[in-house]
Amino acid sequence: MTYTLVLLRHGESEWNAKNLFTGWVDAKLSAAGEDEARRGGRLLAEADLLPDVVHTSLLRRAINTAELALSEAARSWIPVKRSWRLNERHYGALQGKDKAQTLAEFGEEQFMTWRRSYDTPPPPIEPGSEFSQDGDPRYRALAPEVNPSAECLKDVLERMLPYWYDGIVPDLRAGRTVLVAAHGNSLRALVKHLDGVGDDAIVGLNIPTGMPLRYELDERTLKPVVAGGEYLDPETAAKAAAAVAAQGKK
Ligand SMILES: O=C(O)[C@@H](CO)OP(=O)(O)O
Repeated sequence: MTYTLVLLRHGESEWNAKNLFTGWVDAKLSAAGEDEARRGGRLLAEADLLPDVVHTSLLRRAINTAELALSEAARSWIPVKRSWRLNERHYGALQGKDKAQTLAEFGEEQFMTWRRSYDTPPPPIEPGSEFSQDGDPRYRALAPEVNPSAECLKDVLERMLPYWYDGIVPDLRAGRTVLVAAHGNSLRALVKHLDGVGDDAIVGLNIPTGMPLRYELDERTLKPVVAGGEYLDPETAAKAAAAVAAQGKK
């Protein structure tokens, strides 16, 4: 027997469209992103891959993607659980900055270190600055030592895993088909964990917006039966992942 897990990165956000570093900023879906979310839901319905429960971050691009996709698959009624632990990576002082300008200003090596290195975080965000989460009521309950000011992927993995073990795995163990609607980097962290991707190899892995990625997990080991999972629309997903990799370079 296997457990079924579906990962869905939110559709394109208004800040993705503007090529801005986003992180914990609560950018809305763009009109194209809403369409991507609906298309994701149609793919789920066509594959008869109907979630029994959905987990999202606290950011509206993931929340709204889940709502649009589930509505399209006639599953709006399923239980929903949310956690800050599924949030996008906190991009520190880069939040709100243009990716192309940042690349031009700091050069490719520094830019890629900040975007994709496993263990080097970007510079921390200034407390109380325009794009900081200070004062945001959704994070009021967080202890200061877990409320980030910048994160590398390693930090994301460490804060995401407790939710994987305590929030998501129990739903899988109960035999539920689980949808996780989250973000490029929080899902990269989860994929790294599931597939055992090495610290160097994860640099080259990009997750496209709005494309459902299905994993069947072995019931004993909770490891994927097919490494890397399976995109429901693999051709479009591969093109879209290449476009994410190239961001900033246009
Ligand atoms: O800006 C961000 O928060 C992320 C996801 O959109 O970007 P990147 O792919 O550059 O990590």
